[in-house]
Amino acid sequence: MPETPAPKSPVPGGFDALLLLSFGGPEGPEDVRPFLENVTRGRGVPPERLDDVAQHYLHFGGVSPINALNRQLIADVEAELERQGISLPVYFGNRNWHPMAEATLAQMHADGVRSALVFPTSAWGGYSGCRQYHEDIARAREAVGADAPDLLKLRHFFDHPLFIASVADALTAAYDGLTEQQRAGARLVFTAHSVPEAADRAAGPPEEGGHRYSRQVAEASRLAAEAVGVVEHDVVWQSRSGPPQVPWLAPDVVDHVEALHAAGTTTVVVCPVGFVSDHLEVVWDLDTEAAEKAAELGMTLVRAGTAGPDPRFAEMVVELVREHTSAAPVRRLSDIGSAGCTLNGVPCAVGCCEPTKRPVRPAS
Ligand SMILES: CC1=C(CCC(=O)O)c2cc3nc(cc4[nH]c(cc5[nH]c(cc1n2)c(C)c5CCC(=O)O)c(CCC(=O)O)c4C)C(CCC(=O)O)=C3C
Ligand SMILES: [Fe+2]
Repeated sequence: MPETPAPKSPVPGGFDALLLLSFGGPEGPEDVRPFLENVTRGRGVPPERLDDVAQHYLHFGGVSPINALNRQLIADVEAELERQGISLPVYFGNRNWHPMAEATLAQMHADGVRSALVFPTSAWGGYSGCRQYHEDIARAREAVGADAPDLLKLRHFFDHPLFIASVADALTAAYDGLTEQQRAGARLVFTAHSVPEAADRAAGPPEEGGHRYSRQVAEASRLAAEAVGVVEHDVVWQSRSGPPQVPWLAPDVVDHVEALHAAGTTTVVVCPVGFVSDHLEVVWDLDTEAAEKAAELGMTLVRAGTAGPDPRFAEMVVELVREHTSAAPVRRLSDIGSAGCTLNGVPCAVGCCEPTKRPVRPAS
């Protein structure tokens, strides 16, 4: 009797695919509403905020750049795998828009994939940055059924030397666009996605004391600033949603630009360290809102690129893979808690990054 065929492209360590798992974004005006409903289901985001955000997407023709950027990242990772002689097919799945993780995992199963590594496009711990991706993994496996492929999520990469190098390269390019005089007085400002303060308090295993997300963001910012020889910098937040009475991480980047102006700063370099690619929250909140505020105040604002397109970022993804396939050393630049690596959507630790209670909207 013929044996079961070996999985396609087996690699040492037994993984036969890599899944890039991301957020997803609309690809046309008619996608915008259903996409936003997927994102905010059960999360207590007020409808007024959704109307606002829908306008941001419609301003760009209803197309978020995120899916195209992820497809480019996949092409870069495929090229890097090939360069290193590693044969591993790469799949693409999302939480909130097509290709949805459930459909991709069904395809992987049909292709004979038995176990895969998962690269999430978030460097961070926390509910939104880590645990929700575990939930996506568990949901996709449940949808596929009993013999769904095993999925091992790769770890947080906020302090990986190749991530920091990619952020630093983008910063150097931004500084290169300034005159010497502008450079001398420029304030370096890092931004990441705001989350409710309660979510940040719940980030990490309880014994660590919380705030794993904001501490990782601060540490990645410090490392990137250090890599370009700038000591003074700020860490601020962007893209908050939720009802105004719920506290979120602050200050907001636009408010911060105003505060810097009031303090006499004339030039700002903004680095979206919190995001892997120039997706909608970057091009709207930074390139539109923060840029307009700076222009109104007569300030110079340059926005650094994101880490994703840097060749060293794809190299990092492959190195994270090799931690599991060829015992590559786990390279890190900090000792802040890093986790995220579990099988089949199991949380990183008991009580780690528990979802916090969402405000329920009163019936009207
Ligand atoms: C920590 C974090 C990351 C970084 C980690 C990671 O990258 O995963 C991130 C990424 C992203 N967030 C994105 C878009 C949105 N986030 C929203 C809402 C929310 N994000 C939150 C947090 C985060 N978000 C939270 C706590 C909410 C409130 C609702 C909830 O508790 O879930 C909403 C709803 C409308 C609004 O209120 O803005 C949208 C449309 C896009 C895609 C952009 C595109 O389409 O190009 C990306 C990459
Ligand atoms: Fe978000």
